Amino acid sequence: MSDPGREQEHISVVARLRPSPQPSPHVRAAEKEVVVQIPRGDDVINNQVEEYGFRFARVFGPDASQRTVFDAAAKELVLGALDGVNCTIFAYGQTGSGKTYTICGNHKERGIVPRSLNAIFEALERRQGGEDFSISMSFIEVYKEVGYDLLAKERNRPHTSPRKGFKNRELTLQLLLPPLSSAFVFLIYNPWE
Ligand SMILES: Nc1ncnc2c1ncn2[C@@H]1O[C@H](COP(=O)(O)OP(=O)(O)OP(=O)(O)O)[C@@H](O)[C@H]1O
Repeated sequence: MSDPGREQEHISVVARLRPSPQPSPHVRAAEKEVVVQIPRGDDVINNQVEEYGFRFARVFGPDASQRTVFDAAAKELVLGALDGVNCTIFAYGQTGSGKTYTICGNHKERGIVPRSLNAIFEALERRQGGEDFSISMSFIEVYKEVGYDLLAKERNRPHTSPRKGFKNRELTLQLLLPPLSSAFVFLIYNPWE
């Protein structure tokens, strides 16, 4: 993105608004801000703030495509990982807000994970200069504090085990994560693009 000073930032937060058959008239999206209006009843006296503005590095409206979101919010990070820069991309939002759609997508509208793999392979192909690369991946889902190893045969069986203990008389909960299944990735077939 052409945001001056962005190179200095370590964390970038973007917002994506999901399309809705009945979009709220009280939510307005600008390029870098989501404005939420709280309607006041005529006959009620209160001190409520009428408008809240939430700033983001970028706001993607309901029409933003999967490609636009990936190119603007993820591609640079993913390619940076090839140069040894660790990165994390995660989606946060209420249920049904589009986290899975954005991160995984579906067969037709591929999300960040399949696009990342594609971008990695394309970049490696451009770089090939006698080096050998091997790419492997693991896939864990954390649901209600329990982890599931999605590449394991028994992927419905909890993979993490919570361990309760006490520290300074406070109850602590530790999640133990045994090594995950790992799969080598060697071919991405992409008939949709
Ligand atoms: N940008 C979008 N464009 C089109 N459809 C979308 C978009 N975002 C979400 N959807 C659709 O909305 C529905 C809910 O999205 P999704 O399952 O990704 O939500 P979620 O945040 O992962 O929910 P949960 O927390 O319950 O798992 C799905 O049918 C998904 O295909």
